[in-house]
Amino acid sequence: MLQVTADRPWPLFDVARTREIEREAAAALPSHTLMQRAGLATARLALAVAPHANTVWVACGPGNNGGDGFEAAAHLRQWGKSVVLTLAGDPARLPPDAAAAWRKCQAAGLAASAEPPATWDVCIDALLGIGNVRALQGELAQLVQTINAGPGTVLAVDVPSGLAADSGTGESARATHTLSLLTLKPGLFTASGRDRSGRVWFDDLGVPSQDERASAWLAGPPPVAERLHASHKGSYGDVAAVGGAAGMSGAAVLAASAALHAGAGRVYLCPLAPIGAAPIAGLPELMVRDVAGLPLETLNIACGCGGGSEVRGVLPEILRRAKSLVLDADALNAIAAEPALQHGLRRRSERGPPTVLTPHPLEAARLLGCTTAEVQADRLRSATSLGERFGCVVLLKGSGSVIAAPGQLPRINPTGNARLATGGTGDVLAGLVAALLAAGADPMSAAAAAAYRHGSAADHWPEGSALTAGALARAL
Ligand SMILES: NC(=O)C1=CN([C@@H]2O[C@H](COP(=O)(O)OP(=O)(O)OC[C@H]3O[C@@H](n4cnc5c(N)ncnc54)[C@H](OP(=O)(O)O)[C@@H]3O)[C@@H](O)[C@H]2O)[C@@H](O)CC1
Ligand SMILES: Nc1ncnc2c1ncn2[C@@H]1O[C@H](COP(=O)(O)OP(=O)(O)O)[C@@H](O)[C@H]1O
Ligand SMILES: [K+]
Repeated sequence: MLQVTADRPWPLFDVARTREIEREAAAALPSHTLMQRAGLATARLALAVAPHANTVWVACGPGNNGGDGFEAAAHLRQWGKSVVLTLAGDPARLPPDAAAAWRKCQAAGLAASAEPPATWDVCIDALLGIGNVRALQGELAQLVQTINAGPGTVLAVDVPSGLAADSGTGESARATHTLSLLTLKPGLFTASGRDRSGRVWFDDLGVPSQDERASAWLAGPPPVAERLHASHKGSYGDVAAVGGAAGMSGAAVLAASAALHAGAGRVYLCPLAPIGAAPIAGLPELMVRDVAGLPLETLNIACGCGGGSEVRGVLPEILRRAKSLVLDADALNAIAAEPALQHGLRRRSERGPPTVLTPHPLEAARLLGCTTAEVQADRLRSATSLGERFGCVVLLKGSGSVIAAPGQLPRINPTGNARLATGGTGDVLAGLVAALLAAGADPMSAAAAAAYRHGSAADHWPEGSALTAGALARAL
């Protein structure tokens, strides 16, 4: 069993792939073996995360997730814990593996209690796993509420009950720990998944991982970019931050500052309205230029940060000529609103120069012509669709940012936290992606590395010190 940490990449498997792997593994093993291993792993983890627990409530559901709970309950009881087991469902209708585990509990003298205990030290949430197919209702919904209102540690078996394993959506149990079995599920790491899963653990149940069948990846740290001793500023490329319409100059300055601090060779700031000295005080390295006069073919451009409606005017040339391009905020809104710009973006993608879109969910919804809720209902699918629609890399921001591109498996970024939910951090991300493109990274790697570094800076932010976008840019 391993704790899932951000220091390496992890393959993720959606429900369809997990079911295939489960079927194949079960066929090659004696009956009930996988569930026995799942129950033992669950009981061991319960003991490890709450060694002094006395009362353990094992809340079992009507399917095989409940079966894992029965197996775990039998072990914990044998190890001297006071176990209260509840079953939401009809014992006569349990699937075969769970029915076998149920009989084992009964043989050990462990009967189902009609009610949860009055109080408990640990709850093992074995109500629903990957078989969760609809919104929780009735008894299961009530039990999830009881779990969430209760004290102490909650260990979710496979996924927090109610959470959709593929998308991380749905009202669900709120676990302090989740033990993902056989495969790691993408929904644990995006949308509501991070909040609902707590610390995530993985047990392969003795079935070797089949990385080539992954449906997505949880990204690991980017390789450390080595700077050759005999390099010069031209080796790290030129970035231009284009944006900053009247009243929004700060956004473009943040992108430029991020590019500068991330190591770009030279950084131009191209405001779309006159800019005073104040916004760039403390950044003497920046060169302030009108975008119209710059050799766009040599520039890695972060475009749109605070661009207002003015950005529309410069976009056609930028789409046509920029060496590499990050499209953010108002550039994305302009493209969403104007078919000619959409055509320009597709034409650019067909020609092949690197392009990365960095929408937050509302911007993604505008580009896809749907609602934010629809984007969030399946973030992996939404990012992939957007990448396919425009033929480029998409970094869909938010908890568990998703990086997708046509023909590639999507990646979920494991770093970052809600301290990033403050104005301007998206502009910093756009500038960082542009700096990595300028240094020569391919667009998928640049987007994934930028999301990782941006989130990691927030994860290592000193307690008690304010995380502002300006400070984040300087910390890159
Ligand atoms: N078999 C094996 O080898 C292994 C299996 N493993 C374990 O099995 C788990 C998958 O088991 P599973 O397929 O039985 O699905 P599970 O999550 O228990 O739910 C199905 C039941 O819930 C019901 N139901 C669904 N949604 C509902 C809702 N919203 N509200 C109410 N009811 C709802 C659904 O009812 P139905 O839709 O059929 O009416 C059905 O009765 C997996 O996550 C892992 O923990 C591991 O041990 C590895 C080895
Ligand atoms: N809860 C969170 N967990 C991880 N990252 C987050 C969270 N909230 C916000 N972020 C990150 O902060 C940044 C916010 O970007 P954006 O929404 O464009 O804001 P702005 O336009 O103010 O710059 C994105 O990189 C997003 O992924
Ligand atoms: K569960």
